[in-house]
Amino acid sequence: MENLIDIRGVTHAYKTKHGALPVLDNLDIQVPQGEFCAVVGPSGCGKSTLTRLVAGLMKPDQGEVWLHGEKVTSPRKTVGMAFQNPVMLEWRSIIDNVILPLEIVAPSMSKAEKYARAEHLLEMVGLKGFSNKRPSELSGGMRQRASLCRAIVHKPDVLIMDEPFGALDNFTREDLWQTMRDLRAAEPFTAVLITHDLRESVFLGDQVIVLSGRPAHTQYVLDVDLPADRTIDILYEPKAVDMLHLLRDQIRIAQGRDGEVH
Ligand SMILES: Nc1ncnc2c1ncn2[C@@H]1O[C@H](COP(=O)(O)OP(=O)(O)OP(=O)(O)O)[C@@H](O)[C@H]1O
Repeated sequence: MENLIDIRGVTHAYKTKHGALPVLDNLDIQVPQGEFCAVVGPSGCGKSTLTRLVAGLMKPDQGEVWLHGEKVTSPRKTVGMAFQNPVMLEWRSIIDNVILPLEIVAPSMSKAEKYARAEHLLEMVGLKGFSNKRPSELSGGMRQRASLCRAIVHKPDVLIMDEPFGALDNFTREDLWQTMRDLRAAEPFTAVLITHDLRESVFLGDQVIVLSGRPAHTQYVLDVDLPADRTIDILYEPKAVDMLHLLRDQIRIAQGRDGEVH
């Protein structure tokens, strides 16, 4: 299978007033077309920096980022992004927020077509009937659902998510995981998900990449060999529990606390 995302030997340091801060060190990540890649790692190891590089918002000091066989050298329109705190324009209705990427990527598409596409997605994520509400009229979970619709409305090559469910309570978060699973089945996309939640990484990922402490390299790659139509219950089954233990151990190593008693 073609690697839709190919990160080769990426090394990057931020220039700060105290000197260079090395953040990524010879990082390699490959994500085949249609796969969901979850990235976990210690706090501050460089996960968000990685998303900026994939989206073309920054250039690495060394190494290359390739998307769909093209070297990323500038911001890409064919990337969808979702963050922990979705930025929604309060003066626009939910549906007008969702169609924003289409206004940029598909200016010739008729308004009726844009609305039809957005309505379809909003219905899929359980927001039928909320299209004309303002963002502040929705709960945090509902706004995040709308933000996921906005991130994929233009059928991006790759969906990049940085802790999108991080601010939600546990039950809402699990609901959103299932929504994400269903969206993916209906609208296949390639995804990179940054998360601090190991259960989330196993539930959603085809592979989980554990980054080392800063400067980050790929420390471990877990192949999540579970069925695509997994339910939350699977997280309590021995195979998934073993994966969670293994990831926990890897995070401990990444934090430099191998062998410590907790
Ligand atoms: N624009 C910047 N200029 C200077 N330093 C930066 C910049 N952006 C991030 N950093 C620093 O680089 C390091 C990595 O940041 P990054 O946000 O990529 O890590 P992260 O793994 O996403 O963190 P967290 O897990 O806490 O969300 C941090 O020490 C951060 O303070």
